[in-house]
Amino acid sequence: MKVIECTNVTKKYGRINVLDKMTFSIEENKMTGLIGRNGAGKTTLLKILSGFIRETSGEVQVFSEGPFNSLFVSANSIFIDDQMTFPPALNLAEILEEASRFYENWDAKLAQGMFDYFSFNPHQYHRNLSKGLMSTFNMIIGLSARCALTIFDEPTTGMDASVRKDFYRALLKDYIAHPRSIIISSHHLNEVEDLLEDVLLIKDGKAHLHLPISELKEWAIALQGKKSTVAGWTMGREVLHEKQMGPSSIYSVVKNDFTEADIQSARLDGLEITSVSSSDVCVYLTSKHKGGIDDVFNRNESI
Ligand SMILES: Nc1ncnc2c1ncn2[C@@H]1O[C@H](COP(=O)(O)OP(=O)(O)OP(=O)(O)O)[C@@H](O)[C@H]1O
Repeated sequence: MKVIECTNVTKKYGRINVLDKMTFSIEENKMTGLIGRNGAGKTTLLKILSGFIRETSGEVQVFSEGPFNSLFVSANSIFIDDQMTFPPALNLAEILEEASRFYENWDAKLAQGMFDYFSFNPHQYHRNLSKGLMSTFNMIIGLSARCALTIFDEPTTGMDASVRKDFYRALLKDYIAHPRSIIISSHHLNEVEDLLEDVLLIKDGKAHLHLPISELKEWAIALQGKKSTVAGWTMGREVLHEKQMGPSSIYSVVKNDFTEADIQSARLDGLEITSVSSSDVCVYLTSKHKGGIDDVFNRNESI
């Protein structure tokens, strides 16, 4: 069953189409990573799916309903980001108490266990928490609510490395024990890729790629060696990324449509063939410059 179906969804701010006829769907009980450059429209999309803002045009269905103003969607989904606010009069313990009343599947034991593990003071106020502790507390709410659709928008903002690791582990353990539809937007694909089943990559307001993480890991291939030899192999293929590796050597990344025989033959031509990490594939696919930041320096040097 599909939990989310978006058809030609457009969101305009002024004259800018942040989302531009975006079409994709998400099956129930999947963990999907939402990836895109800064400003690509990830938060905008997640807020539309959560019913916080309305699409300009197109059709959005969450649990087969338009999410905007839908009581069913708001009762069965949770949106966690670093802008979450709670009633200012409530301390942390009281927020957990209130949340347990609101969310039908709330797991009070899990919430208390994590609250104690991270040494929160029950009398502390949410607005006074540090950035990392605020994200940690919000994560406790997001996991314990056990909503059928759980959305984390950049959930690890401010968390230190060890808390991030704890968060990913808690997320995975809880997801395995209680499968549900989870979307997690992150700039750190390398950190979350082991959790994910699918990746949805936004580019130019569209769903540029939507595929299993296992396929993304094989999506591109890198060829390194003599410029002319590499050029022979990349001819007719779109080069996603290119880097000079000394005076006569080059590193080029292309889509992996190579057969085993091609790879053997390229190796016999003296090329080094390596895989490309899924996070690098996403960076290259969404970059406007084939050489990355090096292009800026190369341009300046050639003036
Ligand atoms: N309320 C708004 N009014 C006008 N423009 C907006 C508004 N909200 C977002 N935008 C613009 O929409 C674009 C997408 O923003 P959004 O926050 O969805 O991107 P994002 O992919 O989540 O970015 P980041 O990774 O930096 O958090 C940006 O150019 C942003 O400036």
